Amino acid sequence: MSPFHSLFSKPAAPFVCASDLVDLTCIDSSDDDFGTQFLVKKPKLECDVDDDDVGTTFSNDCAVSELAPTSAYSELSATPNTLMVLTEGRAAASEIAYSFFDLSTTHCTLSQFADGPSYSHTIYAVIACRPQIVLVPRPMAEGKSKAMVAIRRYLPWLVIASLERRLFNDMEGMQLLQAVATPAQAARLAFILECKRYAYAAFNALFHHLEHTASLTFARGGVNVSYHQMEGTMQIDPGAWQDLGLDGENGSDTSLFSVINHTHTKMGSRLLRSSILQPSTDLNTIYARQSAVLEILDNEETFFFLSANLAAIPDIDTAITSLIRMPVASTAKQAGQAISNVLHFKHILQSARAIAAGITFEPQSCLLQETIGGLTDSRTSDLLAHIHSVIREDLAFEKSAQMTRSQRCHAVKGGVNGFLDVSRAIFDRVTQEVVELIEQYSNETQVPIKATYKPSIGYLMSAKREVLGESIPEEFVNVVVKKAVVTFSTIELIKLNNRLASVVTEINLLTEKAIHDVADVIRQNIAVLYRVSEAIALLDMLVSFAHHCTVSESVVPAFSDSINIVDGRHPILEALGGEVVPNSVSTARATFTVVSGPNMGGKSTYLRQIIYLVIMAQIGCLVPAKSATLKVFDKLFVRMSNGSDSIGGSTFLREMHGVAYILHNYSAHSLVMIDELGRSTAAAEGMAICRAVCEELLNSSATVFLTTHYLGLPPALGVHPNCARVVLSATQSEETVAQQRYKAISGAQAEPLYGIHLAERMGLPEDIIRTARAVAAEVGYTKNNSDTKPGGLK
Ligand SMILES: Nc1ncnc2c1ncn2[C@@H]1O[C@H](COP(=O)(O)OP(=O)(O)OP(=O)(O)O)[C@@H](O)[C@H]1O
Repeated sequence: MSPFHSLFSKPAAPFVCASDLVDLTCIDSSDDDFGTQFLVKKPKLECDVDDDDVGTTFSNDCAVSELAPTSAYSELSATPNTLMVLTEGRAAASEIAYSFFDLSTTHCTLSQFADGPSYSHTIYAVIACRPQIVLVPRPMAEGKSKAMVAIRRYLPWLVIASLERRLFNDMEGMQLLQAVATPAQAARLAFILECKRYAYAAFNALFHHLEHTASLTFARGGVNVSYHQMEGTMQIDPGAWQDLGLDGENGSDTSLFSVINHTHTKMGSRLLRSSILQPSTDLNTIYARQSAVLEILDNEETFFFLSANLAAIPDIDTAITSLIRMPVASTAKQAGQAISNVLHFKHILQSARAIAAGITFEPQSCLLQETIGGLTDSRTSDLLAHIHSVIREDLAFEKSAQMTRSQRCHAVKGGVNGFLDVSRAIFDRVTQEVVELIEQYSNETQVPIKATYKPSIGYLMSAKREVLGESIPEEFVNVVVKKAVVTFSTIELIKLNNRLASVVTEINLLTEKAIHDVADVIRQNIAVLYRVSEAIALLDMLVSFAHHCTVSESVVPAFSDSINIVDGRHPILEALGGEVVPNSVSTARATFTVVSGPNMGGKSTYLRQIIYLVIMAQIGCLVPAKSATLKVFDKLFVRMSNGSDSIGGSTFLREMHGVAYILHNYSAHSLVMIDELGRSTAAAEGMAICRAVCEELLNSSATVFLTTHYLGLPPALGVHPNCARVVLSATQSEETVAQQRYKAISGAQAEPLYGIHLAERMGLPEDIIRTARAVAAEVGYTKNNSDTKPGGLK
């Protein structure tokens, strides 16, 4: 669990000053680890802004302040080591800008956009980034900013702190960005951000905070900065994130991400996850990915080569982070890390070129051509040649601590530094003495003794307990018995370890001096490494899409202005094994579909299947169906009846909150999925609200699917020419329930009462079932007439 979990589980996070709240410092977690973490202190509560105060900016003051602590959306876990600076424009139009920074990958994203009165873009941006903490200008935090009210209302668990207004300086931000971004990015961003002064202001505040408050320093010209175009991606509403569990953030193996994730690298998996959370709305991007996947599938040899070899590529982004945040080496540990960085990049560049060489066909797809271009960029070979001018070419990549130490010691070619050569000879001799000493103990005790290595101690000896017996020789010290193995040392061995430690310190410092220039050249060419990283990420994701077609029969989706899926299959049910009943979907004649059917009939599954196929299609993946035509949606809204219940508050309030969010934000190009609306209040009221919401949505061009148990609702809505009806399992009789389940039938159908039948099968006592049937008959429900009751209620 994240050490900061407690901060995020607070029901409503207070506003606090960033300087009070955070010491964003870095702790190197281990010698060879690139991991760093933001240290976050517990917020001080004295800077709290009064909740009521915030609530009063809404016209329906009372309702809002009551609702504020119980949002419609429960807490989403934050991405570790991330920070977002958010600001808003002062003009009448709500202009929002943010700057988001991920310390693990040193990737900074900027965006600026105009938002509507409900601030859906802003909420979506915060949710998509899931920052550990959000920093805003103090007046925004303390005043009556409508954006803040919306954020606190929908995301009450978010940790928000304030920064001095003066830090949000766009001119300084512009200069800073030109200095810290890679030169190519700086040039591109100067063009994109020409009129986006708030994005510059957010960037300035972010970097000022990182470098001055958190005392992090970044190599100039080395930070990966990109601009996020809000318009290019589908907005997935907060309800969908939690109800669908799209990205498997809790390691769930029933998320869309885990089912279609066949990536081999960290970069590929990150790209896939972010693609699922932000599917593209750009048809060119989607088509480009589709043709690249098809080409990979057509070239089996390359497909198998890539599947087998991509895994060898380490996490390039964290390696870059370590390099550009590398302090001037002053300690042996830092010097050791610096050597490892250079060795890492040698390995990365070599592997990237090997991957490109393994693509044996001439790709027609522009995306594949670009990807290969990224891997074979002539600057990668120049960089490699530079590294090999100092580092031994034959050095392979090692992972074990012992081998890493030895590799660092032998990294630099002989003859580069005389002192280094002497120290290395000492290192080899003392290591040989360790081997001989352990052999000697083995001979003396007549027990097979093995050498083990621990980075913090050095060499130790170990033997099987049963072979060593109870009488451990007196000269063995630091004896530890763990299950069947005994580990120990001797004074002689400890002395050798000490000698090794001091000679390694010397070697690391000398080696670091020898490779210092090489590290500088790598840093100056960091843009090449970003390009390699992006190319590997994309290639890995495309190979993963191709892989998915080999485990699930899929088709290339086409796009038009309506959905037409023939025999689509639910990808997660399919991955779980067992039989999946394929179902077709069409919105060609009506954009509003009301889905009904018995309990356990497969209604929610039908909705989920559509959502998953839409997302898969918009990320460029093939979809599990016989044929599929989809529409590009700009927003996805989901309210599932079995969604997350982890937040407090009334079920009805949450439901209404979620539906209000949809009604305020949907557009003609949105996909709206609502499962059993109105279920959590009195039937008459629930039905009335549900129908009113449907009438509103029916008058729009949004694509809507709504499931319901209100038997009178489908016929009532059916009078609209824009409304289609689908019934799950409608044609089956009670006796054939098992055989015909889950089949979606289009058109008006009589719906027998399976609820009572199902209750009977679940073991409710006979007399209860008898009474239930009698009550149903009394209120007018019989097996075959339920459709005839307008409104479905007495
Ligand atoms: N197309 C399908 N193929 C195979 N199994 C399915 C299919 N649809 C549904 N199921 C199975 O039936 C179960 C119940 O489906 P689902 O929850 O979608 O029913 P429902 O109609 O929404 O039920 P309720 O109205 O009681 O909420 C699912 O968990 C799944 O295991």
